[in-house]
Amino acid sequence: MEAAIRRGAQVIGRRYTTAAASTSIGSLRYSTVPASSRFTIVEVGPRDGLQNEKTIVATGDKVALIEKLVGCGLKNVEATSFVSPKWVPQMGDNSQVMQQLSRKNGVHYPVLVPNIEGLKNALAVGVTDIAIFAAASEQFSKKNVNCTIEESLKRFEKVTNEGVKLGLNIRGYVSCVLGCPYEGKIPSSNVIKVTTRLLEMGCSEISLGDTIGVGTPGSMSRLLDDLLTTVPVEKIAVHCHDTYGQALANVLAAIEKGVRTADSSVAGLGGCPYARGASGNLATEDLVYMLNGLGFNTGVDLDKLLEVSAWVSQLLNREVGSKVGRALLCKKA
Ligand SMILES: CC(C)(COP(=O)([O-])OP(=O)([O-])OC[C@H]1O[C@@H](n2cnc3c(N)ncnc32)[C@H](O)[C@@H]1OP(=O)([O-])[O-])[C@@H](O)C(=O)NCCC(=O)NCCSC(=O)C[C@@](C)(O)CC(=O)[O-]
Repeated sequence: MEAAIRRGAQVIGRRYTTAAASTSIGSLRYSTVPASSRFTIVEVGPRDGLQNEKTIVATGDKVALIEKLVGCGLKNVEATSFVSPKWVPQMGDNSQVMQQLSRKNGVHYPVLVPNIEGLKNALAVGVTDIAIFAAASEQFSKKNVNCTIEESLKRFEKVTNEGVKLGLNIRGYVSCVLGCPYEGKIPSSNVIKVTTRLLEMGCSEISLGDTIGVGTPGSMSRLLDDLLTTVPVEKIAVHCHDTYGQALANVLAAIEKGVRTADSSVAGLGGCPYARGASGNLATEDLVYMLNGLGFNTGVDLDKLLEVSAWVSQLLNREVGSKVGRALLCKKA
């Protein structure tokens, strides 16, 4: 069955990359997802979603958001980041968030860690899951972590050396995989190089960030075609921002290549403060709705998620950012 899905995916892959080859795709790819197929969602709302908010959100509200998301069945909720509070003031209460959180067994609460200082602070409050974040673009790396890609990798290596010794779960991000706000197009060779280095350091998974949402199913497919020649698909997740309305389509393109993990943010919150023009992430509600329709098992209760989406949107005094949220909440009202 999986082989059949992969064959179907290859057809789709060709179709996106060379429009002329758009022969019949048939119903293979959507109707053959086995009922029990797991799909992992990494909810990044409490970190990526909030880091860009200008007004500081109360620690208690951040904790409530994380706990509500876990209450929806999400098993991976990125909780905060242990970056410099001078760079991202919104994450300045990282230790308090982790201390106040009632952590549940079986749930992962990864946090971003940029350096050894961040790791020490995270370990002091019992963090067991960390994420390091490199980039495929030199300019973005300098803006985001104040050093070149190579320097950042050396810095991250110190973190992973410790992390591996301590048995932490370590995730890696690669930003700007489909385009950079400062450099434009990014060659897939850059992505492959950084991804490979992060895996060699001990990351269990690499999340490919379309940081400014410029990718399309075409560019996502081409990147994955290149990357998956050397990297096992099980190691890859996608993190798509929805700036150009392509995020859901890009995740679907990744699914067709065999990817089974995607990041998303409740209510479509998000954006990187050091990526000019970056707007919200793919909304978790939109992702869950699509995955349900494809027959994947996410373990997420969409009704509960809609309540959380409405709650956090009201808290931040903004409209629900997901299409599904707006449609279903409107229907309920
Ligand atoms: C990497 C640094 C720290 C370098 O920043 P720097 O200024 O070069 O660091 P430094 O080592 O020179 O330290 C300067 C000061 O910061 C302190 N400091 C240093 N490190 C820490 C720490 N960990 N925690 C707390 N404090 C810290 C350090 O102690 C010192 O304090 P001072 O002596 O001046 O009082 C900085 O650039 C930084 O924090 N960058 C993070 C930026 C960020 O969070 N960006 C958003 C996350 S990435 C993202 O959103 C993309 C992603 C992941 O979602 C995927 C995608 O969409 O593509």
